[in-house]
Amino acid sequence: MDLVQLQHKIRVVHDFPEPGISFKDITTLLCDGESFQYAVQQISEFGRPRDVDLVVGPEARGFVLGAPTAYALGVGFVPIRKPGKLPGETIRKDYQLEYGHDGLEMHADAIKPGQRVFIVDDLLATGGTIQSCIDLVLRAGGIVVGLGFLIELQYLEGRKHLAGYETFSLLQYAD
Ligand SMILES: O=P(O)(O)OC[C@H]1O[C@H](OP(=O)(O)OP(=O)(O)O)[C@H](O)[C@@H]1O
Ligand SMILES: Nc1ncnc2[nH]cnc12
Repeated sequence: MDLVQLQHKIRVVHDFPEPGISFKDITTLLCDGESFQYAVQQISEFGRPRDVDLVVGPEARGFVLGAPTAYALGVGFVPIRKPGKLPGETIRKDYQLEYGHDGLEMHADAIKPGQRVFIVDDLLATGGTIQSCIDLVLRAGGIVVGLGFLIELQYLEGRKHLAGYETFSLLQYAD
């Protein structure tokens, strides 16, 4: 398995979910065991030397990559969820997407102050989602030691807003 083969597993769907959006569909990669395993291994290898205590991932696609990354690193996983899903006391952040906007919540007690957190998501677009995750982790007292993505949409320049954070993406799209 190499990165060219992996990139071919992504299905690009034009004008979904709105006209003008070039949607990168990861479901076609996820249903191939070798590709899924390779992607998780690569993201985990980025996290491994960073002395990670916890992996945090946003609903829903961040769960699909974040949870196996946590498992591979032998650490816990903390979900960041769309509003109204978590039963305990939560902290909340509102954010803007490439298409639409939303809010995200995390359990207030999920991270202990000083814990080293690796945030994992499937895709970096505008960076709104990951910035919200960073904000929640910092408010909970965590230290963000890395950001890991399967895909980076370079044309949306999300990385520009992530200066100061060690950021890894496995596959990049220039357009
Ligand atoms: O960098 P951004 O512009 O914030 O966009 C990236 C986010 O958008 C997608 O999630 P989405 O909110 O569509 O939710 P889903 O995972 O439930 O499909 C994707 O999984 C990222 O989390
Ligand atoms: N272009 C895109 N493709 C897939 N997921 C996305 N999330 C935000 N923008 C996206």
